[in-house]
Amino acid sequence: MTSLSTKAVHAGREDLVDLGLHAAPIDLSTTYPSRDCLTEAARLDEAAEGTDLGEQPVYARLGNPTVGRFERALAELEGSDTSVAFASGMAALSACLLACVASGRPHVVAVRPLYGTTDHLVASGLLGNQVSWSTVDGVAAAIRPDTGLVIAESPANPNLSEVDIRALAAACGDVPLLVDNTFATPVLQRPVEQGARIVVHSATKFLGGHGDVMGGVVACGEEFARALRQIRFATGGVLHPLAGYLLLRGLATLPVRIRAASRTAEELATRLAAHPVVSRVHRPGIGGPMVSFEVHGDPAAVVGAVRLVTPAVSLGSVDTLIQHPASISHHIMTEQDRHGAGISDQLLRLSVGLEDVDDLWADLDQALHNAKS
Ligand code: MET
Repeated sequence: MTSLSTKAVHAGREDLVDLGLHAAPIDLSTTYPSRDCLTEAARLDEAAEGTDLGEQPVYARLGNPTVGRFERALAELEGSDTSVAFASGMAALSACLLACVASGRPHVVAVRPLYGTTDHLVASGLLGNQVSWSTVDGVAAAIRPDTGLVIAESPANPNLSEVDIRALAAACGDVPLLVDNTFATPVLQRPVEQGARIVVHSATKFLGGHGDVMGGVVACGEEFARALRQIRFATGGVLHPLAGYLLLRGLATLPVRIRAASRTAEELATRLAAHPVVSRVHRPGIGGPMVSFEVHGDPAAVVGAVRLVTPAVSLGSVDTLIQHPASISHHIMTEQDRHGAGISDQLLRLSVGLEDVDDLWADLDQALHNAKS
């Protein structure tokens, strides 16, 4: 399989024909019976060291075969050795941060902007990390002997700014670069190909694609994956098998959804740029379904006035969503940090779905007229 579209449909499903199945089986077992305690003890020792136990994981906190299909498929799409799935994007990021602390390198260098709760988790030191905030140019100088990670998000939540991942990876030297690839998805960008060693997703967004499943995943090399599995085993932030099933199903249509929504987003961005109420439009150079824009007047009035577009935080669904980052996705940050990260109070974030472009525009246009003050 060489093409991404083909991988998206077939990865994680290679054995289904031999099993006589068309859809992936959902294994809801919480425990895996065995009459051989001594073998179980040996397998628990392996799990405690971070080994993936595959089909019979002793207990569901150690692994799940349905989730394993999603993990294999996502790794194939991102071009990584493997991936490790979690209950949410924040659980996935937490495991990465805890892995740094556990390895004795609790310091991270982070490039703003990042998703608001990521920023908060890193800045608060809740998990025992210290942080140095840096520009891309300052990363090499900010790295210390106890630096365990460099963290960036590109395109970034919420203003869609991008970093040169290849240049950033070079500046990191031996320190692993973690890129949050939630907004780009492997359809538009595969950070591992550009030197990133760790790729994090909130799978809740485009990977699931329908607003009905929460999950997170880390695509990485086997060594870091072992550290993540140890942490997942001990802390329990596992992805539910039904979520694993839905995420695998979501991957099959990911390229089609991303390409269709990207075309609509491009057209909406053009129309927004010409609208008298809009002062600035943000679009990633790599394209994609996200458009952010700043308005004259009251951004909250625009959110309150949409009738077709869904007024909700989150992104990546089949329907178009709008939210006000200063009020919701980045509300947890201090105003000073938000402004310092380039996140204007006038900014609105639009996640474009699969509706007709003219229907979406008619709704946005009437809502924008409500923002005039
Ligand atoms: C609870 S706030 C945000 C959820 C999600 N990560 C977003 O950016 O929309």
